[in-house]
Order: sequence, then C-alpha cells, then structure tokens
Amino acid sequence: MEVTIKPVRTLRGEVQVPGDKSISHRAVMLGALADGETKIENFLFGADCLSTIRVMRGLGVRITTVGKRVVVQGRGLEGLQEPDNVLDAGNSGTTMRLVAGILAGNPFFSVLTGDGSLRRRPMKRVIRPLTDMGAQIAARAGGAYAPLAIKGGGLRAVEYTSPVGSAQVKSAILLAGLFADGPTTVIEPAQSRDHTERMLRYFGARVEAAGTRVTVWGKPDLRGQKITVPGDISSAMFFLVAGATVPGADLVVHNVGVNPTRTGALDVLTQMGAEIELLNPKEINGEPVADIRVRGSRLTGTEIGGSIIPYLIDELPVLAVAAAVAEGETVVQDAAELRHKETDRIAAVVQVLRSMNADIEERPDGFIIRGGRRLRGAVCDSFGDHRMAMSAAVAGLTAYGETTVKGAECVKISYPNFFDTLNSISVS
Ligand SMILES: O=C(O)C1=C[C@@H](OP(=O)(O)O)[C@@H](O)[C@H](O)C1
Ligand SMILES: C=C(OP(=O)(O)O)C(=O)O
Repeated sequence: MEVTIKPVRTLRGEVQVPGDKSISHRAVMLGALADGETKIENFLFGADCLSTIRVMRGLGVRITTVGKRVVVQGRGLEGLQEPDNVLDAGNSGTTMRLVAGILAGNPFFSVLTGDGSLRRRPMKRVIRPLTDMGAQIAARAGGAYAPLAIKGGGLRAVEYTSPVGSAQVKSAILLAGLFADGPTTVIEPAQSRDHTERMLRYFGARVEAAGTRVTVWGKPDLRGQKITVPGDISSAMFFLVAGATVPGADLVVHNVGVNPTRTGALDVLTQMGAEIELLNPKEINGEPVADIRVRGSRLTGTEIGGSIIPYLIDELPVLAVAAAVAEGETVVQDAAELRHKETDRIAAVVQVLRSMNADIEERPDGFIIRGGRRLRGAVCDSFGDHRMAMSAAVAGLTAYGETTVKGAECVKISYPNFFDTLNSISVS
C-alpha cells in the first residue's frame, strides 16, 4: 500500500490513540498465567498484540475478543500446554522474547519463530540468561537467531547483570523467574520501561525495584484482573511531533500512558522548545495516564544520549523528524540498539531524511542532524517498519511537495488507523 501525504496548512483537533502495545502484550501473558479470568479493555488490536494472542492460544489458553475487550481464561502458573505446532510471533520482538521467558519455565518442548525481520533480530540476549537459569534453548546460526527450540522447566533463581538496557530482556528473565524458587534479580546498565514490574505487582506477585535493579519472587499466586490499557505514548508521539512542528497546530491527545520510563521523548521535545501540557493526570492499574496538549512552536536542536535512551528508544525516528525541522544541530548517540529493531532504524532514518533534503550524518550509535532546511517531499520506503512509515508521514506534513510512503500497510503492527486519524486532524 502506498500513501501520499500532502503538506498541511495546520493541524487541529482531539485524538484518541489506540491502547499501549507493551501493556497489551503483558496483560494477555500475565492473564494466561493467573488463576481466573482477566478482562482487558482498550486492548491494542494491532498485528503485534494479535501475535501474542495467537501464541498464547497455541499454548492452550482460551482467549476471546468482544469489541475492544479481550477476555483471557487464566490457566495458572503450571497450566500451559505443550503446543502441537510451531508458535509464530510474527513481527513482534516483544512477543518472542517475553514468551521465551515463559517457555523457559515450562517442562515441555516448543518452537518459536517469526517473520523475516524478527528472524534477523538478536536472540542471544535472552537465550544466555534463560540458559543460565536452566532452560535448554537451541537457535539458528550458532544460537543467534530464531527459530528458537525450547525445552524448559526446573529453573533456578539467578541474579543477572544484563549488558543491554532492554525491557524485553529484563521481562523475559522476570517471567522465567516466576517459575523458579526464590528471588530472581535483573540489573540493567540503564533502566528500561517497567510495565512488567507494575503489572506483576497488580496481579499479586512480589516485586522489588530500585532504579536499575529489579527482583521478583518465584511461585506467586497470580489472580486474574480487570485491566484498562492506557493510550500508547509511542503512537501519541507521531501526533505530538506533528503538532510541535506544524505552525499554528493545536492538538490534544487523550488518555495517554505517561509512565516515566516511557516519557523521554516528551522531555526532549519540551527541551527543544515544544509547547506541551499534561492535563487531567490520573492512575489506572498502577500506570499514570494524562491528556497531552501540543501547540506548534519554533524548535531548536538538542543532544539525546545516555540513560534517557531506553525511555525514548521507539520515538527516535520521529524525534529525528523534529530535529530536521528544528533550528541548529541535534546529536543522537548511545542508540546503537536502533539497529536491532524491525529494520536498522539508524540507516533507515538517514536514508529517508536525506531523500527529503535534510542534512543528516550517520554514526555507528546514532546520527547528527543539522536542522532548519525546508524538507522536500520524496518517495520514502517504510522498510516494512511501522515506526518508519509513520515518521515519514509526519515529515511530509511540513515538506513542500508530496511525500509518498511505500509499504505503508505496516502501520497495522502498532497503529492500524493511523492514516485515518492523521486525515481527521489535517487542515488543508
Ligand atoms: O518491552 C517492550 O514492550 C518493548 C521494549 C523495547 O525493546 P527492547 O527491550 O529490545 O529495547 C521497545 O523497543 C519495544 O517496542 C517494546
Ligand atoms: C521495536 C518495536 O517492537 P518489538 O521489539 O516488539 O518488535 C517497536 O514497536 O518499535
């Protein structure tokens, strides 16, 4: 699918983004491991979360959907069944890595695979700690890539120091830790998003967290819950950058999850001079939520690196668009993890923005953008990556001429109605 974006006069209106992807995945997984029923409202019906539902069904879990609600019949910690076929995580790194943690705890054989993109993403980062805990895991290319063949069970609790600040690695170990006796600890080089910890507590597990160190106690009594998924801040960020870069824009995005381990991009945009207000703050299921208002303003370049990176990792492609429009230089560093996403997002950002006339230099761990040049519409590839497709569309709003996004159907991974919502706020 090709989508053409025309420059807009301005952006106006109110937006409701779909449910948070990270939280939707975790709600299905923990619901499956709990005793009793879990009802999930505002679930993200994006392809990635549907992959999680498919995989958990493959493990014998009954999951039904009614409107935007998902109901999971929990099977208890010991209740999953050996799958009679391979489990397909599709395009979803979160599904593969977190489910690997759950499978490591189960005394049966299973094979986890995914699409071409996911089968090129690094898996040693979860295989190593899960193997340390006692699981047997074989993988392609010397243990580097999926498919993964897992025979789990008999896990021991460990203390693991992770070389990467990754919520998927941390969560895989914490989920495996549910099946071990005693406390399992993960220490990260920089704190990553903490939805797993919050939701484990919400379901009744004992979790202690202090900065980059998290401990979960094994064999908890998890009880089915009612969960309302907040709007996804990573999806909201496309509109927040659009609102910040389009002159005269005034947008409100409702009910957005503002967990401090996810709001790095809000801090960066504010530091760049964006006019952003958080309204109506509240808490649901242990997660902070607010409405976010943004108005068009003049932006200036900034530096992005160090321990904030995991707090904005998925937002860097769209922050690069803000940097290209801003006056002055923006330096992004310490973000080599971007090369291990659905595509190499450093190479992809450089290619897309350069084709749109931006002055951008590729670095091994990021990029340098000298902003302030008027962007020019171009034909952009999505690289099959939902966040690249939406970032190119946002860049097209302030470019002169038309921008065509090729392979735009991949937005279905995290935001199926993205283009409809963008149209609904565009003033031409
Ligand atoms: O745990 C999660 O839900 C996620 C963690 C991040 O990945 P890493 O853990 O690989 O950094 C992020 O990029 C991904 O979109 C979702
Ligand atoms: C990297 C992403 O997701 P995952 O790792 O789950 O594929 C993303 O949504 O940007």
